[in-house]
Parts: sequence; C-alpha cells; structure tokens
Amino acid sequence: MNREKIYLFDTTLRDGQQTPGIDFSVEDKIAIARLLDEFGMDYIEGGYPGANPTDTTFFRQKRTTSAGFVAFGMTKRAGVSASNDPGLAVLLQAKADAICFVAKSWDYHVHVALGCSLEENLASIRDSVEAARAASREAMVDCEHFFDGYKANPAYALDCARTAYEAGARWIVLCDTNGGTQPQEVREIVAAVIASGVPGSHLGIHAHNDTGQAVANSLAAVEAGVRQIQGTLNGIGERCGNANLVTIIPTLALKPVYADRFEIGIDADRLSGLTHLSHSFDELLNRSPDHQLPYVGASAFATKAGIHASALLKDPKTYEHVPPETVGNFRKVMVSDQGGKSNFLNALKRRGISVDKDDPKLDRLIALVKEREATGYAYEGADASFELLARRILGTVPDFFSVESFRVMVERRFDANGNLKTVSEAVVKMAVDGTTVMSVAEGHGPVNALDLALRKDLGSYQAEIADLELVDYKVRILNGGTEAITRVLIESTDATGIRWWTVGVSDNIIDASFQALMDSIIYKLMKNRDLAGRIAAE
Ligand SMILES: CC(=O)SCCNC(=O)CCNC(=O)[C@H](O)C(C)(C)COP(=O)(O)OP(=O)(O)OC[C@H]1O[C@@H](n2cnc3c(N)ncnc32)[C@H](O)[C@@H]1OP(=O)(O)O
Ligand SMILES: CC(=O)C(=O)O
Repeated sequence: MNREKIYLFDTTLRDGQQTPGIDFSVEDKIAIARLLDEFGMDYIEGGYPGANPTDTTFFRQKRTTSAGFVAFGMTKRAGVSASNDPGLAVLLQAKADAICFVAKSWDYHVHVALGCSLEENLASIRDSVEAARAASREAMVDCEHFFDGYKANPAYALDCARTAYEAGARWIVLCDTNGGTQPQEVREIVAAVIASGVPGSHLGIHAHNDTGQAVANSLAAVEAGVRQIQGTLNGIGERCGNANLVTIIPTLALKPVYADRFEIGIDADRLSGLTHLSHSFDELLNRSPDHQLPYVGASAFATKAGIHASALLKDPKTYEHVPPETVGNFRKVMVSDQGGKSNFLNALKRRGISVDKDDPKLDRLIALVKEREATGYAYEGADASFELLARRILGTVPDFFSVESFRVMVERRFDANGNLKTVSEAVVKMAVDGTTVMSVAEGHGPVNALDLALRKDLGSYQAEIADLELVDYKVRILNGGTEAITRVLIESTDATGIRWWTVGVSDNIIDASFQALMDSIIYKLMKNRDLAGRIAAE
C-alpha cells in the first residue's frame, strides 16, 4: 500500500530559542543542526536572520546537507513595498533553501498588533511569498494564531491561508500560537481549511503545549489531513514548549494507526538513535534528561511493581507498548519495596549473581531491602549498595578492612591574619591488613575530610583506589527539621569510566555520608577483583 509522507519540520533552533533560559551560541546551533540533519529531519529552521548577530552569522552559510535549511522572519511591513523592506531583504540574503514567514491570521491581531487594514495584511502575505519565490526560495507561511483567528473570524483566517497558497507557498502552517486549542477543534478547523481550497498536502501544524496537548493536537491535525508537523527536540519552546518531535516521531513510525498510512524520512536504524539524540541535546543544554519523557526517558521502560516485573520477565509485551530497543532505550526492572522475587532475580542476574528462586537467602535479601527502604534507604537509585547488600547476604564480599570508629571536627576560627576560617578534620580508626591505623585528614568540609581520611591509609588496597573519584553527592532530608532522617547518595567513578551509586541513611548527615563512602570504596575493591577474575579467565 502506498503511504503518504509526513514531513518533519524542526524548529528547535528558532522557537526552541524562545524558551526561557535557553540561549544558543553559533557553535551550539551548528552542533544541533548537524544532529538533526544526520537524524533525518526534512526541514531545520535555523533562526531569524537579521534579528540578532548569532542568527545572522548562522545564516551566512548553509548548515545542512540533506534537510531543507529554513530562515524564519515576518512578512513585509504594511506601507512599504517588498523590495524596500529591510527585514525581508535580510531574509532573502540568508543562505537558506526556504523562508518561513510568520503572518498574522487573526483579524484582532492585524488591528491591534500590526495597526494596518485586513487587506494590507493579505497584501503583505502575498508579496512576501512572491518575493521569496522570485529569489528561488521555497516559501512557507506560519499563520500565527490561526485557530483563535478562525474562531473569531473564520472567513478572514481562511483568506490568509488561501492568499499564501495562491501566491505559491509550498506550506501553509496553521499555528496554535497561544496553545489553548483542543484536539477536536483542531480536527474541525483543519477540515474547514481543506474544504476552503487549500489541500492537506500543503498544510502544516505548529502546536504549543499550554494545555499539555501539543503532541495530541499535531496528531489530530495529521488525522484531519495536514502533512507537515513542526516541533522541537524534547519539546522545548516558548512558554510550555512546542510539540515534542521526540514523542511524535516514534508514534508515527511505530503505531500502526499511523505507520500503516504514513511514512517519515526516518528509518528503523535512525529511530534506534532517538534516545541518544534526545540525551545528547540535553547534554548540550547542560541539563538532566527528563526521566519520564515518553519513549526516551530513563523510566520509560522501567518497572518497579513486582506483579508487572513477574509478567514482563515472562514476555516483555505484557507491560511494554513498544520494544525499548526500537528507540534505543532499554528495559529496567528495579529493586525496591514495590518489588517481588522476579525484580530481584532479574537485578541479580544482570549483575552476574545467580541464586535459586527458592533459596531462603533470596527471601532474606528481599525482606532486608523492604525493611531498609521503610527506614529511608532507596536502592533503585543506588545500584552498588544494592549489589553489596546482596553479595553480603550471599556471603561473597571479602573483609577488606573495617572501621572501628571515626570522629569529625568542624572548627570556625580566626586565622593569624584575622580572617574567619572553617576547618574540618576527620580521624578514622581502621583495621587494615591485621594492623590498626589512625588516619587523619583535613578537608573542604566534614564529608570531604572523612573521605580523605578513609582513603588515606588503606595499606595493600591503597594503590587500588587511587583512581576512585566521587562525582556527585546528593542529600535528601526525609522528614523535616534538624533532627530529621537524612539520605545521602554518592556517585563514584574510576579510570574505567564506569559509574556507581551508593546510599547511606542516618539521623546524622556525616554518618549517612560515611555509609555511602564506605560502600563506594568496598564496591570499587570488589569490582577490581571481578575485573581481574574476568581477565584471568579470558
Ligand atoms: C509566534 C512567534 O513565535 S513569532 C516569533 C517572533 N520571533 C521574535 O520576535 C524573535 C526575534 N525578534 C526580534 O529580534 C525583534 O522583534 C525584531 C528584530 C524581529 C523586530 O524588532 P523591532 O523592529 O524592534 O520591533 P518589535 O520587536 O518592537 O516589534 C515587532 C514589530 O513587527 C511587527 N510585526 C509583527 N509581526 C509581523 C508580521 N507578521 N508581519 C509584519 N510585521 C509584523 C509589529 O507590528 C511590530 O511593529 P512596530 O514596531 O511598528 O510596532
Ligand atoms: C510561528 C510561531 O512560532 C507560532 O505561531 O507559535
């Protein structure tokens, strides 16, 4: 069966740049354009040449190889001819394949924001499209506030769309600029536009997420006949964002209701790079990925509930709407107080630990995890502490060293120059290699001092932990006040690049940190032995 093409138009670099807190440099734009181009977008809107030096520089050369490179800007102003409009001149000079004009299509906006007549606005649309075509650019028109405009004055909104189409625009994009339109309204209004003479093959949708329905509105528009979808990576964009292409793309590709009728320019191989694309983009923005993002989030295929895990391990289809690997994500069965034997057996197997389902030690481990979680531990975020706990119950963790006691002192005092200073010192009494050692260290704060003291004098293990590095430290107060229970999570890494999380819980933040630090060091020593064992076996 012949499938119709849905064109994907990415506006991460234009509407995405209107996101509060996001500000791309030229280098950022080049890197993001490359990611999008390689992924297979049909159009990449790079920004608004002439609006600021970054965008003007970005459009000094074409930045895409296969995607259409699109410059955005407003239609010519009323009262000047197209050839005398400086803004339009900059758009025509931009090294772009296409120009996407933003045009008013709500009569109220024409009167209030532009202050010109309805006819003058139609003339601006027509003349701008014709100028772009005369300059051999593909022309598109973003009909701003189209749905609100249609509700206020349907005849005028339709006139704007038809004027753009008749002037030769390849795409007339219906914009839900304020983001309040509902899917049913989108369906009805798109149908009215098509009935007025603008074919669906020339229509696009640009939806904002102000009622959380930008993706639903985009899909409703496709069902009603539009064939271009505008959106952004991870749904960034003005206010609550734009339609999230990272959600729309797999939906179009994997859901039979769309995949049977439509094709997109992204094949299965590229689709399997979607999670990577989404996370690489977050990395560029220097922000943590949203764990609950559909398809690509770390929790998108994670299962905590025991009943779910049990069925999932018999057949993943029982609790997964699509296979995670189709989008480059992976299944995660977690251990927590919500889990049963299946969660634990799976988690242990992943760590190379085999234990029989009927082994009483497994019951002991499950009971201990549930008991500890009730007191504040959280093992789903502390993989290394879970593994240590499991191995301890199964009796496979060597006694590397033991800590008999520790003391941490924080002193605030004036130094010799009269400057106020805070000094932290830790003393740890340990039994290592059959001898008792007192290790003393000063640090930047009590936890750092404790960490340094713990790692300073580990006898025969000292060299082994030289590359151990703490990369993140998170504190969570579990119930208010200074007497509250505190949970500390520590992320560690070493020269192998592997990262692991450990947890400590106590009514004393230093003691909670100590537990997490100890687990981190012991996990590292155990990991070294596992690695050495594997190398010896090869
Ligand atoms: C719905 C959207 O997301 S549209 C995205 C718009 N993007 C941006 O605005 C980001 C970049 N914008 C800018 O840097 C600036 O607004 C510029 C450079 C484009 C223009 O700056 P200025 O000339 O100082 O104008 P200013 O921003 O104050 O106002 C916009 C002007 O454009 C006019 N205008 C707005 N839309 C259109 C349009 N579709 N066609 C013609 N003129 C328009 C307005 O009437 C206003 O004119 P006025 O100055 O005579 O009142
Ligand atoms: C054009 C655009 O970004 C909007 O109408 O939302």
